[in-house]
Amino acid sequence: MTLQTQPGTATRAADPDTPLLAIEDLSVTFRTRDQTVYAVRGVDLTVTAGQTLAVIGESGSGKTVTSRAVLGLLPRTATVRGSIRLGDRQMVGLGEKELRQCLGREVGMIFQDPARSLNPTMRIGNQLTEAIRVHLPLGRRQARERAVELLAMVRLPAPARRFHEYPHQLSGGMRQRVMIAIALACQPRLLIADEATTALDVTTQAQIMDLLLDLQQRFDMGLVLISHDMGLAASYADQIAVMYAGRVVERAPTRQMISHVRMPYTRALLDATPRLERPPHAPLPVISGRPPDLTVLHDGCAFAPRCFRVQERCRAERPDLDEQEPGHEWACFFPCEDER
Ligand SMILES: Nc1ncnc2c1ncn2[C@@H]1O[C@H](COP(=O)(O)OP(=O)(O)OP(=O)(O)O)[C@@H](O)[C@H]1O
Repeated sequence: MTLQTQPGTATRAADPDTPLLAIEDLSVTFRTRDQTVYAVRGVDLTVTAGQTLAVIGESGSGKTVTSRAVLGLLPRTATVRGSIRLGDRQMVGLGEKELRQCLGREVGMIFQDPARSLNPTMRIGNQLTEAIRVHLPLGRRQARERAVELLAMVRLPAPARRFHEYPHQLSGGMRQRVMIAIALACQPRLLIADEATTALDVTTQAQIMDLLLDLQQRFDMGLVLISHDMGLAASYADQIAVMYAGRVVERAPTRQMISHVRMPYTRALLDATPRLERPPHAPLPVISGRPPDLTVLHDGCAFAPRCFRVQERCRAERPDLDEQEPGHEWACFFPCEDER
């Protein structure tokens, strides 16, 4: 099915040379009563039309804070510095009204837990119709027709009947399809999926990922996959950015990253990725050592206390993220060798 460009969406600039998302030197700190949390530090990320960028890292590495900064969804305790350009628009410092206009229209987002994002007391069709009417000048009937089209587009079985159902009547995978329909209601050029398939079983996860990639290609969207799962990134992303302690520590096109991992942290993440041949109940390897304390600014590399290649220099000096091979950036003084 082809969805026609809706009224109000046709005038958006689609200059192929302008990245859909350009984050430059982004820093986010949270001030709590007695301490400061340095959650994101000096992050640069770019996403172009049709590209899938995976942002990977352990819990607490700053992935979600980065994506929420893009959407202006951080709490008041956050201080955001740097630049976030969504197309031509600077998002840092945008007022609430302008932000609301952007969300959904320029950028859509789906989260891990669709049950919490959907209103349990409202039929899914009505939730979708409302999302459409916030941004598009459509009458109720037209919006309802478009809602059914969208439900069909995300391959929800029997969309006209499901339109009248409540979230609890749908499976987890179906609810995530509804969230994708809501996120895409106004055809945003960028979609951010934050652990969107983590709560789903493996088969449903693959179906939802296939759907996302199919929609991305059809609408030439930029897609940001936020995940702790290297396997997912390796299967679906064009480019991978690995975050640790609030910074990007390695970035490369997917194939290059997987075949020539340089950053020991990325190596450890890859080694901790479940493999198909692993017996079903075998314990997963975990990265040894404690995650970093984000309330302290260290001189050296934040991964040094857990790193299997650490040397004295790593504790004294922080390596910058530099392009050290064509297209491949890493922040490490003693990177992994190919033959490891
Ligand atoms: N409102 C807040 N106040 C204080 N600290 C916060 C707040 N929100 C996030 N943080 C901290 O910022 C850091 C980065 O969190 P973030 O949620 O971005 O990590 P993540 O990589 O997305 O992890 P996860 O996969 O668990 O979501 C964490 O140490 C977190 O505790």
